Amino acid sequence: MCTLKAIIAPSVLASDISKLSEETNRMEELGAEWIHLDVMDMHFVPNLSFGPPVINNLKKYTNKIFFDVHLMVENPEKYVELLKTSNQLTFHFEALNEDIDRCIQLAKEIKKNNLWVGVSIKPKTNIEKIVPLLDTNLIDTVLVMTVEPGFGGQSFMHDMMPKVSFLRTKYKNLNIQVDGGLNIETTEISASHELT
Ligand SMILES: O=C(CO)[C@H](O)[C@H](O)COP(=O)(O)O
Repeated sequence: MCTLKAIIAPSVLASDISKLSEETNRMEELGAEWIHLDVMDMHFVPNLSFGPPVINNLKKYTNKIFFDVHLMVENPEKYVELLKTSNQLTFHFEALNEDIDRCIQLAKEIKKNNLWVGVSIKPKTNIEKIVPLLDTNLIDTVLVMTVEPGFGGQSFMHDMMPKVSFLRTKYKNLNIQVDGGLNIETTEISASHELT
């Protein structure tokens, strides 16, 4: 049986980005334990958000909220040194050309900095491809994208749920995260697949 607890990580992209520290504190006061920070570089995804200077500054104005950084970037290796103030760094399997050895190297580098390691997969990527990486026990979280990464406001892809069930069946203690198109209904659907 899975003993992990459910966590909601509000996305900074959904906030008034001109008031980042107030918005983050507001989420914390409302009970959020994690905040999700989407770094986009206009290369891995066709959109640009914010990067290490903004995240590192924001960290100074928050108390204990967990900084869950989702790197939607090419060459995520370049960001580890720059984002040591965060708590979890999630890189995209596809950004490393699906190269397991490169993923292992990066995961070790992130761990060396005492951060949690996340790996994310895009909707079209077969979940079984990351099994050799998960079997190393270096990964704390798998982020299953339930929209094409890059933009908010897209519809939740229900056909990603078998990936969640696959992961939970095989890895009882893995954190499984979903991102994109989440609302009360789709959050419940996602959670129910985590329980299978
Ligand atoms: O990673 C993401 C998109 O690439 C985001 O987290 C996305 O912004 C989620 O937004 P929404 O809840 O509107 O789908």
